[in-house]
Amino acid sequence: MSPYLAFHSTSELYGKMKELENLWEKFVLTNSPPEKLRYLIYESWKRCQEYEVDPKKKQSAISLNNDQLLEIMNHSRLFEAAVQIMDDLSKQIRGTGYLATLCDSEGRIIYLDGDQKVLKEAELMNFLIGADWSEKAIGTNAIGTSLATGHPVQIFSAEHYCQGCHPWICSSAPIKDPLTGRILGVVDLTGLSFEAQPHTLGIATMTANFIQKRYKEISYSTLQYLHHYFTQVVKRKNGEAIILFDLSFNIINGTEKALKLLNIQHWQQIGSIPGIKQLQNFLLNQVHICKESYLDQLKLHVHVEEINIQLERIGFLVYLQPQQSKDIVSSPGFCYDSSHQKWSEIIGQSEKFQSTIRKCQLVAPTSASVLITGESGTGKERIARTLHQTSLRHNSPFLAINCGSIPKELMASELFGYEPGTFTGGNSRGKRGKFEEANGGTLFLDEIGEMPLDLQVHLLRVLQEKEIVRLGSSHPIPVDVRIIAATHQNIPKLIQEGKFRTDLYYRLNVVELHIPPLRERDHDIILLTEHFLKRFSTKYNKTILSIDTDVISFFKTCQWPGNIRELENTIEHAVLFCLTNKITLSDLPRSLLEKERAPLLLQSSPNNEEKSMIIRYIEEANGNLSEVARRLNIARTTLYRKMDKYGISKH
Ligand SMILES: Nc1ncnc2c1ncn2[C@@H]1O[C@H](COP(=O)(O)OP(=O)(O)OP(=O)(O)O)[C@@H](O)[C@H]1O
Repeated sequence: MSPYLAFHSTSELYGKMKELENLWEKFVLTNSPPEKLRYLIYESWKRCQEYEVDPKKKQSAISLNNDQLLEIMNHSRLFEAAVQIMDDLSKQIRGTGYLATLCDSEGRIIYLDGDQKVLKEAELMNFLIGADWSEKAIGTNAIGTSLATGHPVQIFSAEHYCQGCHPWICSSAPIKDPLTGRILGVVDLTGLSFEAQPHTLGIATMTANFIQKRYKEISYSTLQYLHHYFTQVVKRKNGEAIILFDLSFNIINGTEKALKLLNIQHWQQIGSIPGIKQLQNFLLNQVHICKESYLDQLKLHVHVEEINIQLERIGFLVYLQPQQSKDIVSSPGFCYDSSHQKWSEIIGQSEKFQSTIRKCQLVAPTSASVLITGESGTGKERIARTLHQTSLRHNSPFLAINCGSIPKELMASELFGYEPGTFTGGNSRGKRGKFEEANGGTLFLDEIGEMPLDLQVHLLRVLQEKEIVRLGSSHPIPVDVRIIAATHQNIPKLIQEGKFRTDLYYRLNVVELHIPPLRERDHDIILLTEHFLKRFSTKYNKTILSIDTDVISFFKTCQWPGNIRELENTIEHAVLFCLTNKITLSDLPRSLLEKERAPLLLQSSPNNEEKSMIIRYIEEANGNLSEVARRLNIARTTLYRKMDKYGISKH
């Protein structure tokens, strides 16, 4: 028996195939140890027997569904490090009759490229993306055997344990985490046996080395960040049972309390806990829709917080609790997602709005500062509240402060508080500011564009240092507050005008969420109308069953400068004044009808009527064309165009 990892000659390939076929048959039929078989192959065959793999098997099984594959492609660091290198490798081997694959640490194919003709043939044995090529799934093969041994290996023809793979030769090299030595996955090159080349294994090994190097570069900085993040959290949540996972579900760190709960002495022992796989599966499959679960094998309730850098997920914090809280149903693996429900209460299906909501859901669990932009009444505060309610801070306060409505002189003391005796007439015991009151929670700074410049400097300091100093004191107080700011103004323009600090803008605008105005959310107008109709019918105890189609058409043409708030008020008014069970145009507030009437009339008027209406308006406004355009609710340029068309002069 020879210990070689690869074939060293391409001569006599057919003879070698025949010889191996005989050895395989003898082993499968009589179980006798085959002479002349490479030792590592014999070891692997024995493992396959233990796993009770069927030697007559023709195909492997697909074990990753599309969602799981997408999850891996979007979030696996191995995939991130490897994809460019694998693309290059695929280009290099084009036309050589080979396929290039990347597999994860369980032998599942997550990248596959190469000759189309060969691909078609390989499909017969399910050599496909998502398929499981571990030894347990499909016997001795380069992917599975290199994972099992931790070495590069070439498997030729009937060295494969399963008959379906006998026409093939495959060469694989493991990719190891340079920091921990753990196997992350495998690079593989597969072709038909009569195309066998010993140097294919060299190419696979070199490719694996490149990927390892790239992986190291990426993971080192991420790891540092994860450790730093963990230390910060543990400082705040002293005494809690917390485990830190990286994106590949490896445990990076954990608290003493977590060790105790899991009943182990060192983190190296974690792999021996049966329930840990259940937790890792939960992280892989559920976590994007559900943050809480009761894991029956661990007998623990877990709460998961994702760790992100600029919306990119890099790890997880898992909080363990020995008993599930009362409001969680105790069936095993039960998963509830109040956050999902909270977001579904926000009405709006238009694509623009939904894309904002998707961004919200990603950013909610993080502590990143958020700047919400959008016209008045579009729902900025509503979104800010939901961001808070669906964050880990939801048990701590959400405080809103409108920077536009507080007198400038009072704003500093409102935000930062003051010591006793600072102001004549102030509270003799001093006062906590909003930052202290919101500690652990979220502070919503509405109309941030109205904040005076001198206060902007203080706010920036608080965001940077994470501590405040009360007025009249020099003693800093640490605060942990997430800031969500909102504005209807154009902040870059304010910066140009010298009214807003650039550095504060960048601090606040880690994530910008823009809420589109109602007039750009055509279908949402109907959804919101129905929603408010239900709400106010219940509130005023009325049985209003429907709304006239004229009203809906009218709503769709309205400009809604006050957005959702204006629509909400309109429906409330209509419900109050409606005397039948159907809302019609006559139930709407007159102010709205008048404001929107002019352009509507213009749209529906025959030319003559439109012409005389414009003349009448010009006369009434004494030739003030800006006033005419405003009253007709059309742009001035449109008015000029129409005057030109009808030959109307200003006089
Ligand atoms: N998507 C939505 N679904 C249901 N109701 C909504 C939605 N968005 C906003 N609202 C409701 O519309 C009203 C206005 O929302 P909100 O106060 O959040 O707007 P805003 O943008 O903060 O306004 P402003 O700029 O004037 O401060 C509130 O009553 C809110 O509950």
